[in-house]
Amino acid sequence: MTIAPEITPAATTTDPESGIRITRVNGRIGAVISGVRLGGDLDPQTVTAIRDAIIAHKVVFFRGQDHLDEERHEAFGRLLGTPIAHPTVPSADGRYSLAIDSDHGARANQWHTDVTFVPAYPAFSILRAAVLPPYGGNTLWSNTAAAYAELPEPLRILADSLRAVHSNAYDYLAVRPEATSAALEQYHQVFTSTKFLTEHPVVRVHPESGERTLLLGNFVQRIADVPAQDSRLLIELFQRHIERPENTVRWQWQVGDVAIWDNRATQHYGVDDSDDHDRKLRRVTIDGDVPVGVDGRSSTLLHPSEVPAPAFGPASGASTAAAAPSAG
Ligand SMILES: O=C(O)CCC(=O)C(=O)O
Ligand SMILES: [Fe+2]
Repeated sequence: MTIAPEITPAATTTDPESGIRITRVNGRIGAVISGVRLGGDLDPQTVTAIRDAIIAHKVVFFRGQDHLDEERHEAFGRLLGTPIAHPTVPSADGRYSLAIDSDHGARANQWHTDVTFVPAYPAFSILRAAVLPPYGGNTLWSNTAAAYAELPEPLRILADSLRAVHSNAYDYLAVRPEATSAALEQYHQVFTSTKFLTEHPVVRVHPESGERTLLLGNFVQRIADVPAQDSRLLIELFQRHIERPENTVRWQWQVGDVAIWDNRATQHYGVDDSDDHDRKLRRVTIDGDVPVGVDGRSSTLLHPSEVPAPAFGPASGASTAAAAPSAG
C-alpha cells in the first residue's frame, strides 16, 4: 500500500502574477501580506491576489501603510466592492470611514461580526491603525468556517437546521457594566436610533468559497423557535467553538497597519486593556449580500419593513463626526 505524501502547507508563498508575499500567521487563520502599497491605483492582479488571500486566510495584515489617509483608504476599499455607511452611526467627516475611537468611550470587547443586525451585512471590513496606546489594544479574529468544520457531525446537522434573530438593541449595561455614561448615551441616541431585527441562518454558505460558516456573535438575541434558556445554551455551545484559541489569531497593532477581514467568515474582538490611553482606528466596510443557509433559505429583515438609507455619509453631505459606540 502506498501512502500519499503529506503536504505540509508552506509558511510563505509568493503570488506569481502580482509578486506579493503571503505569510501565514496561525494554522487556521491570518496571513501577513508584504510587497504591496495599498491605494486606489493597484493593478487588477494584485487586487485579485489580495482578495483570494482574504477568502483563504479570513484576515490579512499589512504593515507600514502610513501613507493612507481617509480618502486613499476608501479608494482602496472600492477595489474590493462598494463602501457602505453604517446603518445608524454617522460616518466621521461625512466619509464612509468610521472612527473607532477610545475617546468616545467605545469598546468592541465582545466577539462579533460587524453589523449582523441587517440582512446584507458587510462582506469586508478594512481597519487602519492611526493612533495606538503604549500597551494593549490588540484585536482578535476567529475563523467561523473552521469552528463549523470542527463540530462533530450531529452538532453540524443541528446547526444547519437553526436560524437566529440578531438585533442592535440589547441590554447594553448588562453586557458592559463598566460603560461610561457617554458610551451609554451614544448607544441609545445613535447606535439604536433605528432598532433592527433580522433572522439569519446559523450556518451561512459562503457566497465565494462555498464553505459553511457559523453566523452568531454579540448581536444574536435568540435562536428562532427555541425557548430562551435553551437558546442561550445553544448559542454558547457554538460560540465556544468560535472562541477556541486554535481558531483565532491575535494582532499586535503598529501605527500604519491595515487589517482586512472576511466579515462573512469571521468574528472579532477588540481587547479593552489600554486604560485611558488614546487609540484611534478607522474602518471602511464593503457591501455584502444577503446570507443563504444550507437549505437555500435567505436571511429576512423582521423589523423595520426595510433598511432605511442612512441620513448621513458622503451621499447626504452630512458631516457629523461620530464613533461606533459599541462593537459593530
Ligand atoms: O477596536 C478593535 O480592535 C476592533 C474594532 C471593531 O470591532 C471594528 O473595527 O469592527
Ligand atoms: Fe467590529
